[in-house]
Amino acid sequence: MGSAAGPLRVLVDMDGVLADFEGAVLRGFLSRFPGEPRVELAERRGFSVWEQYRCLRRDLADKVASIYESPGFFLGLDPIPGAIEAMQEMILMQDTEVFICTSPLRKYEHCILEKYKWVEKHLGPEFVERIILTRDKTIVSADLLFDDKDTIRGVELNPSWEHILFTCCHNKHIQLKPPRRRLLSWADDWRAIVESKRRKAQKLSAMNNAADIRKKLEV
Ligand SMILES: Nc1ncnc2c1ncn2[C@H]1C[C@H](O)[C@@H](COP(=O)(O)O)O1
Ligand SMILES: [Mg+2]
Repeated sequence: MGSAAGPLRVLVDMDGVLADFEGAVLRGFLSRFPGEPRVELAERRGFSVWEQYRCLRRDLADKVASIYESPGFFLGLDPIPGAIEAMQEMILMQDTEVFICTSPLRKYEHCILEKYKWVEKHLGPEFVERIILTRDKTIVSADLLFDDKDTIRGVELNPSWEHILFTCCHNKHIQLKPPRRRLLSWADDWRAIVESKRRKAQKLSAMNNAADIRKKLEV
């Protein structure tokens, strides 16, 4: 939607929002390294699971990375409760464009193909058309981004979207400064967030149109 009135564009992240990355990491770690210390989901702090395991013990970082770099990891992720139903409803909303915006791992061998397969398996081919794969989400133009990463940085210092922090084990302790908003889960009122953003964008567009008309009349 941006400055001109048009459909509201919504980006939805994958890991931690649609697909349960954290649950699968812990289960995989437990089964492959049963004797090693681990970080329970209730103890997770900070986006990077690699960093927290490294703090626990240096060599555990590579061990935990070996879980999510394994073939089959991304395809085997469970959907986050309510995510599939929310996406299916969102894509049918009038004047709304929905895209999945996800970052591949640097070690992308299995991750990229499996993300596509996951979307096809759980959401169907129409959503495969809607995948945006990028290491920099700030350059993607949209109105909203639902994402579990607390801080999203990139080359664009003022991204067009409003970041709605999706609650995940690693970010639930973070106190957001107003006007930042959270979605606690897909059972929370995501529709109200979408509609409030739509109203705001429509208001902004009407104000811009009025300013344009005033400028033309002044000439
Ligand atoms: N919590 C995480 N720790 C480490 N790596 C993660 C975490 N969540 C996702 N990832 C990986 C998997 C993805 O390939 C990229 C970025 O994910 P995104 O959800 O698009 O920010 O990092
Ligand atoms: Mg994520």
